[in-house]
Amino acid sequence: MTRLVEKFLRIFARRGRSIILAYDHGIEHGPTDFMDNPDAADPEHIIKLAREAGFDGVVFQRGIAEKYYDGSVPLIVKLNGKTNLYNGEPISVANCTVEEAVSLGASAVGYTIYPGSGYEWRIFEEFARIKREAVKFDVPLIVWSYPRGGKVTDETAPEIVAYAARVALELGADSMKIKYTGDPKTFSWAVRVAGKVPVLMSGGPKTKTEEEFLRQVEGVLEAGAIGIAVGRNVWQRRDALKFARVLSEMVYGGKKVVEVLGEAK
Ligand SMILES: O=P(O)(O)OC[C@H]1O[C@](O)(COP(=O)(O)O)[C@@H](O)[C@@H]1O
Repeated sequence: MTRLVEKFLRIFARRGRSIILAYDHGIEHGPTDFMDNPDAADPEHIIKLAREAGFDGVVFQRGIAEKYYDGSVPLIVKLNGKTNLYNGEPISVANCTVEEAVSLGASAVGYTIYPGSGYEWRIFEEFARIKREAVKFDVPLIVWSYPRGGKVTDETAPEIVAYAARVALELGADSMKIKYTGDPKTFSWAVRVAGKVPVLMSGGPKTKTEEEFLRQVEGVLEAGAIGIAVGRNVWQRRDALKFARVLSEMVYGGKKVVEVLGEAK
């Protein structure tokens, strides 16, 4: 049954590709993530950015959603989150139910799993409960699949990213977000083992140059990903809207890096 995959695609990939603006960093990394571009500390700035860039959605924690969400861009409520002040084997427990997310206006929900963590058993148990709730409320469930802890030494190693993709498929993701392996060939294996579940690349820390990130995006699209779920590489840039529009040209318009960079000059 791929009904919820199709629902995800209808809402978050209506042009056949997807750009989702991730903004759950306040809990995951803390306000230091906003210091390169302090405007990014304001959720209203983020919604305006996503709307004006024509992106497919935004990712908010429940508190941001309930205080700021205005319905102008499709919403994904991230159901769990942890801080980086936490020491120990990774675990990120839910702070919001699917029902509450729907009441906040969510068209999909997100949940991070850390395959490999010493708490993997607890994470997978909670995930299963959320999966059942998502099916009951007919809400697509997007899995942030980030192997971490335990035996994981390199989160972007091709075999780890492919494992992340396969775990998301087998646990019941309707879409997934995984880290980039660094090249289209190895990333295409992760896309292949993801099967029927659409793959989004997780943006990662802001790259030194815009071109570096654009080449990553070009690579994941070549590898068969449906798009990107990106935060820092957009809203940490001073000219965030200009860069967001370049990203849209590539992801929705099918342009290559050499074309969009040539036009930007
Ligand atoms: O746990 P990590 O690797 O720090 O990444 C967590 C962050 O990365 C994301 O998955 C993607 O955001 P970025 O594009 O900024 O990397 C966010 O949703 C999340 O806050």
